[in-house]
Amino acid sequence: MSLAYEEKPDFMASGSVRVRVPAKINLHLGVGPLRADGYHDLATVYQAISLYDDVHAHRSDTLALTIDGEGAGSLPLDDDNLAVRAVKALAAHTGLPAHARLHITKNIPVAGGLAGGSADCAATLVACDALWGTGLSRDELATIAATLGSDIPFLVLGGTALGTGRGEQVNPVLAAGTWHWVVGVAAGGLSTPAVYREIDRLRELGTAPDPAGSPDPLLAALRQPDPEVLAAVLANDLQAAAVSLRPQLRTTLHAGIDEGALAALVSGSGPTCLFLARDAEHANTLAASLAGRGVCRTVRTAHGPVSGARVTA
Ligand SMILES: C[C@](O)(CO)[C@H](O)COP(=O)(O)OP(=O)(O)OC[C@H]1O[C@@H](n2ccc(N)nc2=O)[C@H](O)[C@@H]1O
Ligand SMILES: Nc1ncnc2c1ncn2[C@@H]1O[C@H](COP(=O)(O)OP(=O)(O)OP(=O)(O)O)[C@@H](O)[C@H]1O
Repeated sequence: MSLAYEEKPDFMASGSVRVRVPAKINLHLGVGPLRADGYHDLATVYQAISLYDDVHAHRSDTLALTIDGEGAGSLPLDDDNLAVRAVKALAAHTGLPAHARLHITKNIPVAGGLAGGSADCAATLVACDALWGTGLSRDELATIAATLGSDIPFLVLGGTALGTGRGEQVNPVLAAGTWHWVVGVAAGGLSTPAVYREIDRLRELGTAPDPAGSPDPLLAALRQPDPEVLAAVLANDLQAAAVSLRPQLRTTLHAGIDEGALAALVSGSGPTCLFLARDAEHANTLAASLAGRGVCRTVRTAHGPVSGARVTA
């Protein structure tokens, strides 16, 4: 990934920084065999969509975290929280003390396959970089991000990008327009390692569908404006595993197609389901019909691509 260094204003004077960070979806998620290090090689196409968490970082002489919003009560506030790990990793990298008071407002569903924890981690790296005046480039932040989780470098970058390696090597790709999504959030989450274990198990049994293969057709579909063309090439190798662990997802996916979605697929490791709409108006009517079917805990609309973690104030 190569991005130009961005000049940042001096936030040390005001004493606080706000960062807005999007959720991610995978338009193509090709999963290779299990590697010796416990990860899988991926060929994935990420897109950042307009569901956001906000991280507000204040100067402090200790490290403290509070969270409100969707699913806040279920989240750890200690070193298990990826935002706390981000503060410590940036401090270790720069030699500065790991001091910040963080407040996260969650809007991205937890454990939904939308990378909400990764998003908060990316946002905290960007926020503390600005708050402490460390002035690291996006590339340097992405390198630290890769040590904390596979999806995190993409959330620093945003937009639409090809992810390789275990997903941590990201390169921007061209997307011709804006795509409109309906996001069907399920009750409860799915564990990402459990979903990867399940695809390995299904493959060993010989019952997994054919692998998604090359992302090239998807990359070509992104360079033209017709959503029907994109709909035909969306693919997720983890979908069979998520459906195997949560069979109700099959009903949710079928309900979306019945209601007129151009395509339906599981988001990342699930259980959130994504439905592609023709345009913003179609997304609103599709969301209303799906909500009426009662197959999701909540239904939201979103568009993509949008920027990665960005300072807003
Ligand atoms: C499902 C996706 O969201 C698709 O983008 C990601 O692959 C998951 O990325 P993530 O949540 O950042 O995952 P990490 O925190 O790096 O890894 C969590 C666990 O997921 C599994 N994992 C993750 C990434 C990968 N390429 N292969 C894996 O097998 C491993 O069991 C790993 O221990
Ligand atoms: N700031 C955070 N927000 C959400 N989850 C967090 C956070 N920090 C740590 N976690 C832990 O990470 C787990 C997965 O949460 P997350 O919302 O990132 O899942 P996900 O969307 O399925 O992720 P991915 O798509 O990257 O696999 C949660 O169960 C939670 O305990």
